[in-house]
Amino acid sequence: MISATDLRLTFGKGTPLENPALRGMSLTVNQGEFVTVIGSNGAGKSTFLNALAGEVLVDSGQIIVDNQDVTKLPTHKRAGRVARVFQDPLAGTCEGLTIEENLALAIKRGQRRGLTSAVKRQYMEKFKDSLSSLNLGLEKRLGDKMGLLSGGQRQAVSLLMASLTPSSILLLDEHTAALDPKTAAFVLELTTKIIEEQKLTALMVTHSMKQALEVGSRTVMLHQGQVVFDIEGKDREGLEVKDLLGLFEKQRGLEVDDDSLLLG
Ligand SMILES: Nc1ncnc2c1ncn2[C@@H]1O[C@H](COP(=O)(O)OP(=O)(O)OP(=O)(O)O)[C@@H](O)[C@H]1O
Repeated sequence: MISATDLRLTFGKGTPLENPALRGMSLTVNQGEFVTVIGSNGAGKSTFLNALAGEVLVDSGQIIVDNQDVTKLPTHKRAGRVARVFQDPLAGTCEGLTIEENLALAIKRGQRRGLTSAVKRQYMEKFKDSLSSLNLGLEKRLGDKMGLLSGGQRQAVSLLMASLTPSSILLLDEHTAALDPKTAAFVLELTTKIIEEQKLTALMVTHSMKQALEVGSRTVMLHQGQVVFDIEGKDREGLEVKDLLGLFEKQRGLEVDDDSLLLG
């Protein structure tokens, strides 16, 4: 469960470049909920995810993850609770390490101790099983360097890495945006499968309103560092991109000026 209350964060405070990125951002996401997050450029989507992950600390407000106040905790102290997949397929994995080594690092996320050889053998089986489920033949390539994989294969492995250990929340930051349409569709399908099977609590930022409505059970739109609408259940069923646009314009009296939201 995530509970973010009245988050405020200004970059470059007191300088000519002062930029209030979060301006009273509040959102509660229940256990097992899959929320898609949209908003035009600069709306504060990545900053919100960074705040949840501890990459940036908010100026004020409170972040609770599974009943623990993590507001002031740095990233490494949240690592056991927060898993993340980034837009750049290179960002979530170490290209110089093998697939196996990357998976081993992921399974140790948030733990201090090393793995004994018995545990390593046990994990090898788990890695092979998980990789087989991707149907990409990667279970036969455990010794290959991550850098040899395509962007889609890497994102698939990143998703596996993010879900190998039970974390409280999964944050997906436009994780299909750098992929070609076919690969993006595959990674999105895999995302939905992993989230549903493992009943993960997930937030997925996307630039595509269409994608935001296709997956998950709830969609929130950010604008100027706040939630401008939050839609789920019957209100969300059957909604189309034009309806979302209408909602946004009604709420803010503004037109969406970010083409990628409409075209994506
Ligand atoms: N590290 C930083 N230093 C200064 N300003 C920042 C920093 N990170 C983000 N910003 C600014 O904060 C605002 C929100 O940025 P953010 O990246 O969260 O938006 P976004 O909704 O993710 O946009 P996009 O869709 O373009 O990725 C923007 O005006 C951005 O320029």
